[in-house]
Amino acid sequence: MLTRIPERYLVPLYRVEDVRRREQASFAQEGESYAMMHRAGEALYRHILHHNASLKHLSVVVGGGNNGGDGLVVAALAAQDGIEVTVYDCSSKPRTGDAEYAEKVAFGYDTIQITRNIEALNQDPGQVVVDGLLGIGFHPPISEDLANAIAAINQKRAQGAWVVSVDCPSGLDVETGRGALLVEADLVVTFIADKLGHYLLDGAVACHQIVMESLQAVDLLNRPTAYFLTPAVLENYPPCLRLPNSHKGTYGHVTVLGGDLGFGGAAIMASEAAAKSGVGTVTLMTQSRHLSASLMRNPNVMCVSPEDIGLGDTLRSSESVLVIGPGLGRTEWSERNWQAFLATEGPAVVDADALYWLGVYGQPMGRPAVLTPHPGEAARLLQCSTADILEDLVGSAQQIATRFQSVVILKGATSVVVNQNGDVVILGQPCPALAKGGSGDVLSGMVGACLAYYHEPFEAAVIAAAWHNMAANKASLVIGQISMQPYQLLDYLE
Ligand SMILES: NC(=O)C1=CN([C@@H]2O[C@H](COP(=O)(O)OP(=O)(O)OC[C@H]3O[C@@H](n4cnc5c(N)ncnc54)[C@H](OP(=O)(O)O)[C@@H]3O)[C@@H](O)[C@H]2O)[C@@H](O)CC1
Ligand SMILES: [K+]
Repeated sequence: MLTRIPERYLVPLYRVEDVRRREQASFAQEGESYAMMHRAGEALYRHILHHNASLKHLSVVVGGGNNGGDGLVVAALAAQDGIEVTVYDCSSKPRTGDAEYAEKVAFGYDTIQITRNIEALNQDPGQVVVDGLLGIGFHPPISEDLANAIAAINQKRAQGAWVVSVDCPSGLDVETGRGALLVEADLVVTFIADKLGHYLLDGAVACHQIVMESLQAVDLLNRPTAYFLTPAVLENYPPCLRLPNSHKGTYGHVTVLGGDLGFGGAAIMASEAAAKSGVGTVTLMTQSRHLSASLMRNPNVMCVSPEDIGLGDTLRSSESVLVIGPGLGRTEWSERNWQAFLATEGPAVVDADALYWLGVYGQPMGRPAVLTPHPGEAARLLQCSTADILEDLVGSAQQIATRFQSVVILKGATSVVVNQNGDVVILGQPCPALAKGGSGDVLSGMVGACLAYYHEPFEAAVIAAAWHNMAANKASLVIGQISMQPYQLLDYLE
């Protein structure tokens, strides 16, 4: 899938149906199901003790399903160790199956306090809360009672409590990553396999740390739906590796085409991003009135206007990368430049308004290419709503990749990178400092640089997007989430 990045840096992610199949296969093999719930509870309890060595009091909030069953196993294990336990029972009907058995065991301890009054969590002396309300059986929308319980857990956390979620933060749709109201978890102990939704949208924000316990489940060797890229891999894969005995030709060439009137900054930032990502030479092709600004800011970037020179003449070799789109606009000038782009060959990065023109013209890329839509641009390409895209980020990115025969970076709090072969990598840690104009322009220049250096579009897209995110997180720690400007992340690329 990725030729350079070792598999150990890729966390396999699965859909709920795969997890359910493994669960059922394990039950069949073991001839019973409670043993697995017990192992889930034991694993959770181990992690709780690991993070809270001097645990005296445990608050366990449970729903009526097996997620609550896991929570009740933890309650019993803690009671066995002499820890004071309060169970907040939020079930709406009698438990059945394994959860019923777990309830029987837990409620057999007369040292465990049981209440149905979730409001009392606020006054609970415990500073460790187990969130066992809802797991993979949750289907939105949430009921009012459980919404209140989630709000109570979050309020307790806001007052300093440490929250561990059983399998997933309650309220999270583990398929989509969405959660209108969900628990914010310091730790998520997830079972059998890592799930997609932990790494997307609201899920990526709510899960501060995730550990997976396989519970000895039968491995059906299903192909993972996606992989999450561990950022540590980037130590070995910078945007480009500087070699002692090298010259500018070693690091390739990027031409950025964009910057219609009023949008000069976008194209300038993209060209600056390519240059600061280590590419050998960079050309900026933009409206003539933006040329002096670029020369003042980045004298290392060659700059020309399309009125003075043909786009093809800016390319230095068949491996020169064209980044088209930042500030390209939707005017006659923009369309002329889009057409000039179509007349060229060679690797390309298609961003911003170039994605608009791609949608208008509608043909597959026909060249090695990376498209970098945000969900709104993705919706336009697929002629659907942004809400449809958010319902299935992975599937949407795959549809775009197939339709336009290219690699796609679907940008978001975490980004989804896919290729035409169905490979999917999710990457990044949410960085609100990036929610500003210019972030995408910087990314497109970085992808251009990585494509010039690494040549393979999927690999280049993954490395560039991951560095963009990691550098932004580093920069925002120093500069601040509010005032950090996207181009400032370029000073944190090594
Ligand atoms: N079996 C085992 O041994 C193992 C199981 N495991 C564990 O089981 C979990 C899956 O358990 P599950 O399938 O019982 O579903 P679960 O997540 O508890 O949710 C069902 C409950 O939620 C409720 N509910 C749903 N939607 C709702 C809504 N919108 N608003 C309000 N309520 C709603 C639903 O209520 P109902 O619809 O029935 O009224 C029901 O009470 C999994 O995540 C893992 O933790 C693992 O440890 C492996 C071993
Ligand atoms: K949960």
